[in-house]
Amino acid sequence: MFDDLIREEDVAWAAALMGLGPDGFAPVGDDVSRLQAMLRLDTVDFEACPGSGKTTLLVAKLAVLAMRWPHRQQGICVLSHTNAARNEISAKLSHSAAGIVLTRYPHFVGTIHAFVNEYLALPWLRSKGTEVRCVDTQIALAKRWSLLPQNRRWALRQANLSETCLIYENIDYGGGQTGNFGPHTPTYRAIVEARRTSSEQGYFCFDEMFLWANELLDRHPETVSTLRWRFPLVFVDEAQDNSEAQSALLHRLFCHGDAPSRRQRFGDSNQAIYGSPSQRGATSDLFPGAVIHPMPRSYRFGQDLADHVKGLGVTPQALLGAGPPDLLGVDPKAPAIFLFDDGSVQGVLARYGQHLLESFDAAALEKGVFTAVAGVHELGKDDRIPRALGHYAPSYDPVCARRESAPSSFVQYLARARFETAGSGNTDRLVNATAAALLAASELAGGTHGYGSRKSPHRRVAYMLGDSDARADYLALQEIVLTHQGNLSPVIWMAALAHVEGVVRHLSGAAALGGDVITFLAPPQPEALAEGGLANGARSDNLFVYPPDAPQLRIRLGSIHSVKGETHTATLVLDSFYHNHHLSELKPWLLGAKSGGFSTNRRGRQVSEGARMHGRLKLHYVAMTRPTHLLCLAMRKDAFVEDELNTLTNRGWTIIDCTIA
Ligand SMILES: Nc1ncnc2c1ncn2[C@@H]1O[C@H](COP(=O)(O)OP(=O)(O)OP(=O)(O)O)[C@@H](O)[C@H]1O
Repeated sequence: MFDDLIREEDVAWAAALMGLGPDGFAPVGDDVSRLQAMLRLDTVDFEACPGSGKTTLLVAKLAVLAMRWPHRQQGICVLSHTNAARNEISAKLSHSAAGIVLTRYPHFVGTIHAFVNEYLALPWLRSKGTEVRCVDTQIALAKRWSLLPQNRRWALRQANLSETCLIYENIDYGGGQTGNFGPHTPTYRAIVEARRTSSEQGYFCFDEMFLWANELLDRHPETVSTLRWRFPLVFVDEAQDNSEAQSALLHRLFCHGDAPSRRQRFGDSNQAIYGSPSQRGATSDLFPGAVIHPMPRSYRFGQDLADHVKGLGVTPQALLGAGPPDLLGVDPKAPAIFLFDDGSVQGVLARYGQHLLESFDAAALEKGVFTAVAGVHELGKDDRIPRALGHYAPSYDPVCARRESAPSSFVQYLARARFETAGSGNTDRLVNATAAALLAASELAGGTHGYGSRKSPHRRVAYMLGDSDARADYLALQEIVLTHQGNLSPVIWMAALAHVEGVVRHLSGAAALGGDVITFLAPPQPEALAEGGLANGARSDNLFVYPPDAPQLRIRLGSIHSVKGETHTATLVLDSFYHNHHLSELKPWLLGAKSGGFSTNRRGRQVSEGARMHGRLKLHYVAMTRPTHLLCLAMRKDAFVEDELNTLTNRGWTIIDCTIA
């Protein structure tokens, strides 16, 4: 059924569609790896270096397949790990008419979580009589915590257990991190009771949906063949990040036993980074598997940048720099290190802004993507400078940047939409953020909207309001949001609030709005013009504008996790602290004294740098391989002695000392 679905004559069309020109996938000399990667449709893993074009390849294949797909009830299943990756694929596909087809029935493009929910867990729970209201770990745990008797909460706090002890690992609500509270103890029984009650009320944590999906497969094994028939071709993006639960379930669904679906996975094991230090990768059906298709060239950056970063790959990769793309008409720049001390840490971003102004012309500054990222973006204690991004930009808001979890207030919904559109004037994000915030407020007020609808939040709200009076409130609210581009001052917010409350009362059916809703609808904080606020260019939407009085560029601030898979013009990687200062620990790699995640000891044996160092290497390998033109680092000046700075200069780094005004 796959013969002739991607033909040689389609390849030039797809390359042009991706903005690569007709030869984008043509052979390079005698290297035909790109062309073959486009044509093959067997089960294979594309494991390749940063910028090798894995996402581009996936989208190009999908565009051709969408055009030629002959089946009406069987579809292509495209799975990604994060919503950010799903959005990137959908946005790229939306450039072609054929691509839009793929985002509809019979195809599926979405996260693994969304797939498991839609096709397995939700229907199964519904068939058992449970209406799922909300799948969100944060919200489910808050519900469960509030269900615990006061004395049990106290006991858990005394035992240093947090709300996460309320996540279960078995369908009898057992398992999980309950510390010393064994099944015979009243506290354990209270934990299980809270888990059960909230689940029966329809509140679930993200990973619990895998348990219910597996229960469906245990009880109805025929589901597997039905889904394989429905999705004969499966693509998995960011495959290196799959957890064991995801990997095992996908293998069981599509690969194990007879008549498997065709599956192509895309990823880079050197870039496997997880949301939290406790998260681990897959232990079965490992990525990459036995059949790997090589793609040795990076089209993101040139050889000079490749040589500076390749040592950080835990498993050394051939990194051939075939970039950068010639979109900006400027040459790549020498990498730079910004040095600072306690007194100058808040001046680093401005110096970076200045360096960008000196390095790029006006057209490149206008078109380019400029970012500053840190491994740790949530400020804990205010010591060990630089602990996190907040030490460089005091008004940085980690919640705004965390794309995977729900914002905790109406104002944060708007701030995140502003951040994601980064001044592009994309009104669609703002409209949907407003609608999503209204739905969240209504949930808190006791409304039930069901879960899993594919409609956009705006369409859902518009449908639910119908011709009611609250519809006028909704339209007035959207007008206020759009007029102010989502940036509402406390005064404007007070004007908008009556409309918000009108809509929320209608959606939820609640006559009065309780404490949770009031907290969610808290007014925005006035922008501090004092030190650390607008005065130094950083704003609550995590954009650093420079120069602050007459902005010529916007620098997007975020965690390294939040920029995975992205391509930037320039990236500044800021040092941060987890057990130690990340970049300071990586100094031997920057100085060229070490390379890769393993070294050879005196007896000739391979010795691992250890799990923590591997995590650090992967995280910063992801960060340092984002830019096309300019890589910058920011580190404490006292991390170096004079000789080391000389070595860096000799290796091609420009040193910029922020301690000198
Ligand atoms: N065949 C190609 N020819 C020229 N440029 C390409 C090609 N494929 C991708 N590119 C360009 O290279 C850059 C990186 O592409 P892409 O994001 O698809 O790489 P990736 O392998 O998914 O990267 P990462 O692993 O870092 O997420 C983009 O700017 C893209 O336009």
